[in-house]
Amino acid sequence: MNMTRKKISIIGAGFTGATAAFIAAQKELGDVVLVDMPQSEDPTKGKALDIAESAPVLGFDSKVIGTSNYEDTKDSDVVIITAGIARKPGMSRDDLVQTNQKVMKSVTEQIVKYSPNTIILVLTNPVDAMTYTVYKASGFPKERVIGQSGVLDTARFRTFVAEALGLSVKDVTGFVLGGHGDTMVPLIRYSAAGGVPLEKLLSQDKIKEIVDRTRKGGAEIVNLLGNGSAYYAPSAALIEMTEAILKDQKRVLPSIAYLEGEYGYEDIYLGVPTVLGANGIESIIELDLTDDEKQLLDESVESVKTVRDILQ
Ligand SMILES: NC(=O)c1ccc[n+]([C@@H]2O[C@H](COP(=O)([O-])OP(=O)(O)OC[C@H]3O[C@@H](n4cnc5c(N)ncnc54)[C@H](O)[C@@H]3O)[C@@H](O)[C@H]2O)c1
Ligand SMILES: O=C(O)C[C@H](O)C(=O)O
Repeated sequence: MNMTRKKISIIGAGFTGATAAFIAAQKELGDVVLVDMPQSEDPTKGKALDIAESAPVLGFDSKVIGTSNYEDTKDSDVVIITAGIARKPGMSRDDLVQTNQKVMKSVTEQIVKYSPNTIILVLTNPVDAMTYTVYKASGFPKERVIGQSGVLDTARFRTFVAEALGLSVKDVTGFVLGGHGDTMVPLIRYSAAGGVPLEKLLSQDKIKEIVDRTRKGGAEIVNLLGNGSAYYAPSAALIEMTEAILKDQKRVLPSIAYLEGEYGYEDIYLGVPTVLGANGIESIIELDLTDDEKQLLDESVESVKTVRDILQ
């Protein structure tokens, strides 16, 4: 691989990992190393080769390889973790905690060994707790361990709002705070279409319906798919965050960040607005919240803490 180019390693070559590899390669963000377990090495190589063979048609120069050997991830600029199990209909994300916690510990050890200076992006669920696990297992500074939920949850919210208004998704903005679960907090006061506050454009009933659908957005896809969870939008979200870091864009995006007093919370990974750049999370933006919004965020924190507190 050409070492002057950026390198993105993706651990877990399932639905989200392979889709993220495809988007990252197409956007020429860097060369991509797709990693899975030794028993899945051939399918992993197959997915990487298939993506590589789309390059002449789509016109990109990124190299893509599949492997189970962590030496191939050496000196990655960004490592994305999607390894582990996904939920099935009837399960909550929190049901995955025992299995995925073990996976986080083992993959983090390998990531740190070969890329001690990298920035880690965690997708695996329950993602607030899994990001906390990776932070503790890596020994990395907090700004270099980041979880993905808010870009996806906000994208869902923006999709539903644009659909309700018959407007372009590009002109709808929003912010979803809190844990990646049914208690997430879409902030209506900070949401707009073409700069016009949402509350002027939609009835309270319609807004409530959109908030409920956003909160249950993951389960809606799980129920439709029947055997697995969402992967196109989650992968797009991961790659938006990866691009912000690799290109030092200073994007204002929601990330799962380690809080040390921000919003009044300590020792917890939670979805908040952040600035993403070359150093990872470069700052956390503290929005003014009303009493009602703060109460909703408190409830979300309680639910994230319940999972965090059973981590070993
Ligand atoms: N945070 C979010 O917004 C979000 C969104 C979508 C999915 N997810 C989560 O991401 C995870 C992956 O989802 P998916 O749809 O890609 O699942 P998937 O089952 O398609 O892929 C997971 C992959 O991880 C691999 N794996 C398991 N243990 C491993 C290990 N120790 N080392 C390397 N690879 C290992 C599996 O072999 C599999 O290929 C799930 O936990 C899911 O809930 C989170
Ligand atoms: O819902 C899931 O289990 C996967 C993911 O967290 C999602 O929101 O799509």
